[in-house]
Amino acid sequence: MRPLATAASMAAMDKDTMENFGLPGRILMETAGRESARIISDNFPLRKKSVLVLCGTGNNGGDGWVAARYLLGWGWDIHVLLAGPPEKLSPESRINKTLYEKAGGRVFMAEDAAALKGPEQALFRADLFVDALFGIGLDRPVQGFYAGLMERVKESGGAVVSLDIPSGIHADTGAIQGKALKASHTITFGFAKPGLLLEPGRSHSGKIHVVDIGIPEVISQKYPPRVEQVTKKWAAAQLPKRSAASHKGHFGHLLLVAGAPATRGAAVLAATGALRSGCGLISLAVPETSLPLPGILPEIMVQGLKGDGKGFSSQATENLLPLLAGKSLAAAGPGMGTGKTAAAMLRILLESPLPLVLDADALNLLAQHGDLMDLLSCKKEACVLTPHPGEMARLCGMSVQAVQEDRIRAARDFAMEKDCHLLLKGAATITATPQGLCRIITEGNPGMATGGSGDVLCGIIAGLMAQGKPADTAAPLGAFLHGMAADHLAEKQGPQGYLPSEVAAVLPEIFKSITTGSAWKS
Ligand SMILES: NC(=O)C1=CN([C@@H]2O[C@H](COP(=O)(O)OP(=O)(O)OC[C@H]3O[C@@H](n4cnc5c(N)ncnc54)[C@H](O)[C@@H]3O)[C@@H](O)[C@H]2O)[C@H](O)CC1
Ligand SMILES: [K+]
Repeated sequence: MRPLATAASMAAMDKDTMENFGLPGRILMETAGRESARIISDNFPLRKKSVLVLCGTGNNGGDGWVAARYLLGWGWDIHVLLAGPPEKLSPESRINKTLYEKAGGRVFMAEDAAALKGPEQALFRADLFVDALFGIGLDRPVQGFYAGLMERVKESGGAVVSLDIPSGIHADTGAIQGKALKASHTITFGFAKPGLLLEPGRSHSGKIHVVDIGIPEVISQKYPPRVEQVTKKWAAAQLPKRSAASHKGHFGHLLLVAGAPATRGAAVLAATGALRSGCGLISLAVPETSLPLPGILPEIMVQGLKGDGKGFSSQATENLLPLLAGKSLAAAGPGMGTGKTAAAMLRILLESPLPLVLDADALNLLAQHGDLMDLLSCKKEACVLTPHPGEMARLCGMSVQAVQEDRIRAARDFAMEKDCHLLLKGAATITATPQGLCRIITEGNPGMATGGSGDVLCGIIAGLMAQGKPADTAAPLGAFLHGMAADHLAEKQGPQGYLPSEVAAVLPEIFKSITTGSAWKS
């Protein structure tokens, strides 16, 4: 896993490093600025082109002054625009502004829009802008003068390199605070921030470079990350292992309850996802009125329970009970329907001793029936819920917009409050444990936004749990494998139009590429 740091934990680590470890802030800033200059120099062969460094009044601006001084010394055509009142300069920024000027650097001051109408206009013809306006200190929406400044940068069409965070992007959520710059590179200090990986922050960050500014392990280990990014290396280490003596009994038996007649394809896709993840045995329980199931693989054992034109009928609950025996876990929801019987069947599963994966209609039933939600909270065995933002909004009684504004908080709060595991789909996928540990999965692409994709993911996660993977591993690992398979198809076939069933079908190749480290990007 790649540890991520929120703005608060980053500021605390900085402070702890300066005050207790004894590494002065000026040295941290000097390192941040010099490393930024080196990365800029390595990535922009513009030596003789013009560069405008935009410095805010805080320490993000301080990094900008240091970077400007090094680039100046290496022969770059540098100007710095101090955006904001000089009297507000932070101490370290003030010192580094002075050093930059002593080194012969050119400074322009601007505190309001009028200042940008004079000769400074020429500055905006720069080929490259270094964005040192705001970092983790952004604490309110960007507006007025700063918004106008950002507009000028956008209109210029010049490339942007952001220091620490693209200015205007919230470090923890990736939300745009009023207005934000869009960078082709972001050079971030100490640790990557969640906001660089979550949309829209992710598409504003460009290539992310994480710079070690000298915060020692003895300090950073005092701030265990509450958010991590799933890496290919971690996924490879988590894949279920198989010995030569393995047999299907070693890889679990999943009971999947799904597939009302009108949505029986969802059951087929979820079962296929589970099978392709390596699950040993799969019993698929659908209403008998959904049979025969189109495209069902022969490896899936299909049970027809009592049903009618709409879905499971009342006797289906009696049919379900004997199916629980001998199963490793149950998954429910894909195309299951949300009628009275479906609710009764979900109750049986919640009251059973089986771990659960709940998706789609099972989530809508939880949102509609408070007593089922209570059973979820009291259930001792692991439960993984896999909502998309709309289902999450219904589960939490929030608007979709509120969920999307802070996806990590929404996922973490629900998981901790309901004592369950939660996977919030979207770009990027978030998983949260009952202890509040969150993971971000950046694999995946917009081509996955099609009916059936979530059914396959539900099956993959259930299949991994059937093989003995604990829920806090199966959810992020399943999302990683699913996203990587979709990325492979987007690369091979095209950005959209590939099928969820094809995503399931390439999983064996993904397992191979992860374990043998083949060329595929992680
Ligand atoms: N702390 C350290 O030792 C290091 C920090 N590094 C860099 O410092 C920034 C964080 O600096 P900070 O001074 O806390 O805040 P910012 O520079 O990010 O913010 C600037 C300043 O702007 C004001 N402000 C916030 N939002 C707005 C707004 N919307 N409009 C106008 N003004 C706004 C706010 O009051 C802030 O004071 C960190 O990101 C790093 O880049 C070094 O990297 C290393 C050590
Ligand atoms: K910035």
